[in-house]
Amino acid sequence: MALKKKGEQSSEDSKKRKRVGFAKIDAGIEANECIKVFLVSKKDPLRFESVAIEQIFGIVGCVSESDKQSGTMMCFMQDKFVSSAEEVVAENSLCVNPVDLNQFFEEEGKIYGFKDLKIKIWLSSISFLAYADITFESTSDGGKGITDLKSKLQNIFGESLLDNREEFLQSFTTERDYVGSVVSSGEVICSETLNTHNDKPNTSDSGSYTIEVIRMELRSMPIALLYSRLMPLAFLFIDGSSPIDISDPRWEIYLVIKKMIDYSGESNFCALGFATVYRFYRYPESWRLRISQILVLPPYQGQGHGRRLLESINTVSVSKNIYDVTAEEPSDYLKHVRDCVDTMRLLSFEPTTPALEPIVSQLKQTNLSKRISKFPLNPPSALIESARDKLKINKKQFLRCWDALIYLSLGQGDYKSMENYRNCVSDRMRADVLGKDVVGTAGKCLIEVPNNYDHEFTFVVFRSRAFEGSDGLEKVANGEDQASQEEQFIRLVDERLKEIAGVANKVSMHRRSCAA
Ligand SMILES: CC(=O)SCCNC(=O)CCNC(=O)[C@H](O)C(C)(C)COP(=O)(O)OP(=O)(O)OC[C@H]1O[C@@H](n2cnc3c(N)ncnc32)[C@H](O)[C@@H]1OP(=O)(O)O
Repeated sequence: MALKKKGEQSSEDSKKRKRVGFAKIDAGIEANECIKVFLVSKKDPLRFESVAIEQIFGIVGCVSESDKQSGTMMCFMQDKFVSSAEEVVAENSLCVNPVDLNQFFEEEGKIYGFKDLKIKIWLSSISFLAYADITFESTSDGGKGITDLKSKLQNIFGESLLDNREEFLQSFTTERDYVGSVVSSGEVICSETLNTHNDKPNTSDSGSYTIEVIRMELRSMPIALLYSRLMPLAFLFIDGSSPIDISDPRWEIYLVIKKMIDYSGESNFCALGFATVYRFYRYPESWRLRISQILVLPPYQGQGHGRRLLESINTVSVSKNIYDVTAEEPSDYLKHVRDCVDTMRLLSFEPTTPALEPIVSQLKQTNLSKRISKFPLNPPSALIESARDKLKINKKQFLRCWDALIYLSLGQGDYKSMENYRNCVSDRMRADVLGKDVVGTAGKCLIEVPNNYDHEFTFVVFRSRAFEGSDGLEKVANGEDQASQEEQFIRLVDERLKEIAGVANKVSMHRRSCAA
């Protein structure tokens, strides 16, 4: 090879050098873009494209020759017949959307070193074991290395991620009774027999199934193992979920189980959702229950199972005379479901109606838009205490439901009382958010922030430097800042009123359907 002196490069060489110097660094692909998760309830048997199988080989594990050749197998998912895994994707009925897969991959949630990467995670809703089907055209280190997919997926799925496709397929048979055998020693908290066709309480024996909520302490071995298989689901579907220490004896789990008798007369058990609950000591001799994770599997959401879980936790808390029940960082939808459940309970709680009457009649009579002193919506403290004592509803949760109870009692057609109600909610929030002295708020800024508690609203109020002179004295807020602060505040009030109306409407619909 001839050595070239400095300054003697041909123009061709310098072009090459430029190309090398500016070679594109691998931009990676976001995990959310290339990973799809499927919940599979039946094998019968599950077919994977042969090309995928070739490529899984060596990454996730080994597959047998017969599996590679089983290209004509058929696949059933959620009782729908489909002829190939690709069609399963197209059917999309059980393709579920995790909250955010990027969070499991460092470097902005990206995977590096793969061309045309596609990852399908098959999750068995029978055994909660998982299998990864990985396909790609080629791998190369484009400056960011080649992501170790196996270890990344194991970080999510742990032991429940199987290397062996055959073992995964077999689990549909070998683990058919897995859930049933684990929950057989649990305590049945609620049981409801429904009709297969319309999900209404069953009136005849045919076409029925039973939904049970079963409570178990997490420390015992078979249930601890089941939970370790369910934990990845919590990671995938609950925003910000973190593992819990199941060796702590104060953890318990509530499982929603569907029990069906199949054509051969055998019972089938299927887990549809779960909630983990921690028992906290409360001085001097009481306990509080805190809902840590609650998940209904995506195909079964919106069918009343979340409500059943919450009601079962409430039943246990009342029967064991727990101090109260709280929830850890509840999502907006969980807050909504919980508000519906507790508002219903409070409606049939005898002391509620007489306590509501004076407030509702004031709201109906007074024109509060011209108010001089503020009219409070506050419930009597004796009622808060009695709801805590008898229903185990904690104060913060009670106040959320109280708003819905007043709204329900007003009747939506009554414009004047609704306007009064809106003003009262707004006054209360203004006092909560900006401090009691509404006039002296110049310089206070309001920002929304995430938090670790289940506050109705999460914000920080601080005094902006823009309002302080060099002498540290407060200056008058300029009109623009005040206007934007007011705008933010009105938005918060509107959001809260929308939440209240959503709960009130659901509850009144539910009452009407119960009465019919
Ligand atoms: C502490 C934490 O874990 S926070 C994270 C919470 N979990 C998640 O976000 C994971 C993903 N989501 C889920 O798993 C579920 O959607 C859950 C657990 C939040 C709720 O469970 P679901 O089974 O979906 O709710 P469920 O079917 O019981 O309730 C659905 C509807 O019935 C309504 N409802 C429930 N009980 C009642 C009642 N007693 N009266 C009237 N309406 C009711 C709800 O308000 C809701 O109404 P909508 O039509 O406005 O949505």
